[in-house]
Amino acid sequence: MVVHTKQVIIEVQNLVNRFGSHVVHQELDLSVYRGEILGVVGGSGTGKSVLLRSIVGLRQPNAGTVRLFEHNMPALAPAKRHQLQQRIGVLFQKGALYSSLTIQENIALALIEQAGLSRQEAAALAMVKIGLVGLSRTAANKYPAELSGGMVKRAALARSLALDPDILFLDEPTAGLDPIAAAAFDRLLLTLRDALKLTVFLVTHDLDTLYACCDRVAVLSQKRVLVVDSLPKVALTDNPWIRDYFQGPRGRSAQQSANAFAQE
Ligand SMILES: Nc1ncnc2c1ncn2[C@@H]1O[C@H](COP(=O)(O)OP(=O)(O)OP(=O)(O)O)[C@@H](O)[C@H]1O
Repeated sequence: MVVHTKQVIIEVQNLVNRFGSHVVHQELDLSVYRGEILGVVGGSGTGKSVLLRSIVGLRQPNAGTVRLFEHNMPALAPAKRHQLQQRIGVLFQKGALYSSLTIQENIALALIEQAGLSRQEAAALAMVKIGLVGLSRTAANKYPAELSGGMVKRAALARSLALDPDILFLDEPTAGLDPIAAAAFDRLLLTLRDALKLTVFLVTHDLDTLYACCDRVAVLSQKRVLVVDSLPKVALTDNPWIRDYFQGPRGRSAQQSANAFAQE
């Protein structure tokens, strides 16, 4: 996708996160542009999830600014912060749907709790969201345990889209999916981004997803964003982790699949 105007929608500056003496982020900077899919990668424990949690307001950073829609979130009064948080959707690694509710009820609950809709309105709108992510009416009436992993991810995605967010945060959305379901999820993400004009902050280890979906990729290393650029440029960065990640066997195979996909 061509990003015509580079309007910054998320701006992280001088971010510091630590747990006791363990420093996770040290003066980390990152800008995300409206309309892009930004992939966030890095070795295990480099702080990708902590960064996501700091941006969405689930963690108060030790220092630094996190500007969302041009507002410094940590400094806002709770009511205003809550209002802006309504404009973001988050899909966590574990999906976190209520097991005792059907898919439709799960999504309707989000609409009742967060948007104050009546049960009837919420149920109807939930069906719209369920259709948006490609799930059937039959799936809507099932419980999470009755669905495949890929369908559960779609249901969780529908819930994160319940309030029509401007920005979608995804933490490892294709983890645990078989390659076919993962590729279908990638295609759905691209379709939704274009249809709903979403900005997507995507934490992933999945190289196929990076090649299929991301406009830019940010690599976390050494407590900061080491590089953020288009994937071909990032892959050429002279850094041992980046070299091993992108030019190792899995990286090469993902690149070949992406090339084949592009030629279809
Ligand atoms: N609540 C917490 N208390 C203490 N340490 C934490 C806490 N949350 C995260 N950490 C530590 O912060 C570091 C970064 O964690 P984070 O989950 O962000 O890593 P990650 O890059 O997402 O890793 P992975 O790819 O394995 O999911 C880790 O060393 C983790 O142990």
